[in-house]
Amino acid sequence: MTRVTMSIRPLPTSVVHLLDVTVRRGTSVLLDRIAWHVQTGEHWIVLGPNGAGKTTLLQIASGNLHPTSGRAHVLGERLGAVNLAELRPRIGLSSAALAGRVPATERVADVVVSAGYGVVGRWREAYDPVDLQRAGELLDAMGIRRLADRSWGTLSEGERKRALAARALMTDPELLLLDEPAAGLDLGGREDLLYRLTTLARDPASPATVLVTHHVEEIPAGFTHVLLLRAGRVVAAGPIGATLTEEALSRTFGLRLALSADGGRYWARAAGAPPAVPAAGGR
Ligand SMILES: Nc1ncnc2c1ncn2[C@@H]1O[C@H](COP(=O)(O)OP(=O)(O)OP(=O)(O)O)[C@@H](O)[C@H]1O
Repeated sequence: MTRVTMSIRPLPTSVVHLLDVTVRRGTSVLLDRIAWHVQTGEHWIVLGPNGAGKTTLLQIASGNLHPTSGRAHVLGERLGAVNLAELRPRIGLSSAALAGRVPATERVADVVVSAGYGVVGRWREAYDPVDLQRAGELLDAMGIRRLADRSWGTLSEGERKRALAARALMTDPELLLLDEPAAGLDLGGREDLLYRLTTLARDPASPATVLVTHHVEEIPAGFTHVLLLRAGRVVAAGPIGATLTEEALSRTFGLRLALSADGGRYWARAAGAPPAVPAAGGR
């Protein structure tokens, strides 16, 4: 008898490929049978309310977390069967957790350049000139070259976000992961960052990107796909124009929402009275 087996080898264009991925902690199910495929050239938004599982999903995509069950391939390598030290330089990551690990006294240029050596915090007395030049160019691309010699502790929230985005690009990654890059920015800072991310997304040489956010207003124009997540489950996933609908967004956030779109940017507001908020101290 001939046995037909399905190949599990991902395509060469496959960047993140999750099959039936579940993450459990005790009795909690953080991610529930997720199927997701990110390919070269795609720029994804992961959107959902607080506690939906967005950061957990990004941790899987960065190789920092293994699924409890299911299969996860990142950059063609199966998590659990690959040396993470080899995988990590191929992935650029910007997150609040990383920001919290940077010493306050660290020079901004060193925050960026040290990504090339896979460390946070000064590691070498002197970095290679070619690496320092690249760090300077990336700070320039993020509009903060003038801050290269400042210490991390003196930067504003918005300046830190831009420095971390520059750091994430330092290794010329094949996969760029941005966890809430615009959180905490003022309107000008947000718009400036989104403009730079749009410029990046429109560059044909840019890496496949996954950007996590709670707000449709923080979706940069030029992003191609969206995954909507609620309570650890995928509500909808696919090309952004067809997938990010009022109906899907309302299901994701659990309230009736009106959605507007213009030139690749989005705005949302409650369509009618939002659900009643329990009084403080009430049950
Ligand atoms: N070790 C754990 N044990 C139990 N529950 C956990 C554990 N870690 C995370 N969770 C829960 O898993 C859920 C998903 O967390 P996650 O941080 O991935 O959500 P998120 O969508 O990124 O949320 P936010 O938008 O608030 O940052 C949350 O309800 C969280 O409380």
